[in-house]
Amino acid sequence: MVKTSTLHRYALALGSNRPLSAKRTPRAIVQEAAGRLGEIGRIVATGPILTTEPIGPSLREYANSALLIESRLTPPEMLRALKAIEADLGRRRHRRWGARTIDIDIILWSGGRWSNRWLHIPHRAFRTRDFVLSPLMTIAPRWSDPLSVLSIRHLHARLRKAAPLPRPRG
Ligand SMILES: Nc1ncnc2c1ncn2[C@@H]1O[C@H](COP(=O)(O)OP(=O)(O)OP(=O)(O)O)[C@@H](O)[C@H]1O
Ligand SMILES: Nc1nc2c(c(=O)[nH]1)N=C(CO)CN2
Repeated sequence: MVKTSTLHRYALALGSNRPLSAKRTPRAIVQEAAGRLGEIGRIVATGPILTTEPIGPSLREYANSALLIESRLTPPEMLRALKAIEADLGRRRHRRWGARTIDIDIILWSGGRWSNRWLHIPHRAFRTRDFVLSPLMTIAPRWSDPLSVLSIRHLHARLRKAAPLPRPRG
């Protein structure tokens, strides 16, 4: 059981590659999403918004960022709140990994692990995603992944070593 009264800390990853209008670019949408997240908790740190090459079938560049948030929401409550923000910002269900208005994932949680049918913390794929590790690296380099027991700094360096990637642009 996770008590609702507990103050939780989450590392969240944000990504967008579908503009909503000329003004609401992926970068602006990531900023908008961060503003909305400020309504469900206290933003403790905000990573840079980086322009990244798409991984997967989409051809459009992404704006990616990460932030740390403190909130009394439990992990399932947080997931629900994130889905509501995604829906508000116009995310529609498209094909998997297709262009998306906004995707907000829970990467790490101060409570360590969480696993059920709908939610896995740590996020199952984050260790191999430079677009998650790069912005997270600037705000939480020492946060340790409870499964591999490696820090974000270590995971980031390991990934860069294994597969030198085009560096995300700030
Ligand atoms: N840590 C997590 N953060 C967010 N969603 C998660 C997490 N673990 C499991 N999920 C589940 O994954 C489902 C699909 O999420 P989403 O549509 O963002 O996937 P995707 O972006 O296509 O792929 P990926 O999760 O690999 O980024 C969500 O509805 C949610 O139930
Ligand atoms: N660069 C980049 N590529 C992606 C991203 C993303 O956020 N950034 N998200 C995906 C599905 O979640 C698939 N591919």
